[in-house]
Amino acid sequence: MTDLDAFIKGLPKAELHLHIEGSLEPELMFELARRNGVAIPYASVEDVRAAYDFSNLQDFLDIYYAGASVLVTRADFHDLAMAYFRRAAADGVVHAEIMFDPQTHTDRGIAFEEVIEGLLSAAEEARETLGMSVQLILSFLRHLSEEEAFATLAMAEPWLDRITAAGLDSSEVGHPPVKFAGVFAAAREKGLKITVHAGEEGPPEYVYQALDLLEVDRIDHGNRALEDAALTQRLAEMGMTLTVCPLSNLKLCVIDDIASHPIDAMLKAGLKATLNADDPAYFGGYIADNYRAVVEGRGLTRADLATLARNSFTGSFLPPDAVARHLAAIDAFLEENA
Ligand code: HPA
Ligand SMILES: [Zn+2]
Repeated sequence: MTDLDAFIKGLPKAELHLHIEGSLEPELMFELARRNGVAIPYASVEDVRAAYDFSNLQDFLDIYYAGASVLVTRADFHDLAMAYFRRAAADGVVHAEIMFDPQTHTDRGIAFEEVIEGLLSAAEEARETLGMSVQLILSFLRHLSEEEAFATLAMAEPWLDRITAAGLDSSEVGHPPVKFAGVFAAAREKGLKITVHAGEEGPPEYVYQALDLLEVDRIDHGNRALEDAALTQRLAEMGMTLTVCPLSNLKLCVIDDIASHPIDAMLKAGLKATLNADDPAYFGGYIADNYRAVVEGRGLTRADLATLARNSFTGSFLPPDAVARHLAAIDAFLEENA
């Protein structure tokens, strides 16, 4: 392990943008397909990996939803999440706010209870065995209707005390935040935080809608806000956290190469950027790989990485005392590794 890897893995951090279904590694996909007798269109792990060649978000989503078909029982969701928690802990993640897409499963006849109880039991095991705090973000699929999002929110009712936030993901272009203004108002009424994908492929207007119509607590991705100077300044001044995913942006061709990622421009503009893996099994890297990519690709310094790690806690949905504890742990780590 290089000095840089040791620094990155030792630096305490939170992961705020991670689709738990996007952490389904091909090996586990095969094991669950066998366990559940689900046919998948791949002959080997190598075939699966060879299929992970995307030129845009939709290419990825088509394969991502097919991959999720092997997830059937609460034990499957537990095993999926625990595999991610162990992998994240090895990258220095001490707090994870994970997104899950209930409709991907309920629309296949899997009960909402199977999904949520599997994730909750894994969160408990991560707390006990890894010392990791976990929060859940229930994401609505934006290529479906607001009415279907309301139905999903209703299914979640018995577990809302154990769900921290509502999110919005899937195909962005053509499905602007305004389409879901009603269900996010209802989610906020129920005490949920709000964080939505905006400005990944969608225009700056989608980021404005997320701010003004959904009154978000966080923006997922947010890259295209940089096309609008006034919006960039507004986001910086309000301290809005952006959950940026460099390797996702590269793999989905949001950028041509990591050397052109705007992460340093974001920091220079005063934006509260964080680094995240998004869908690590599909995008070829977990959170530490994203930290390393911005050092190698954009020349970010260890001080920059510390800023990104601090942002991951101040932009998290943790209570202030927990945030303070994690910031102090970063300071102690930097002291020891000065
Ligand atoms: N963007 C939109 N929807 C998604 C993503 C993403 O990166 N990952 C899983 N669903
Ligand atoms: Zn995402």
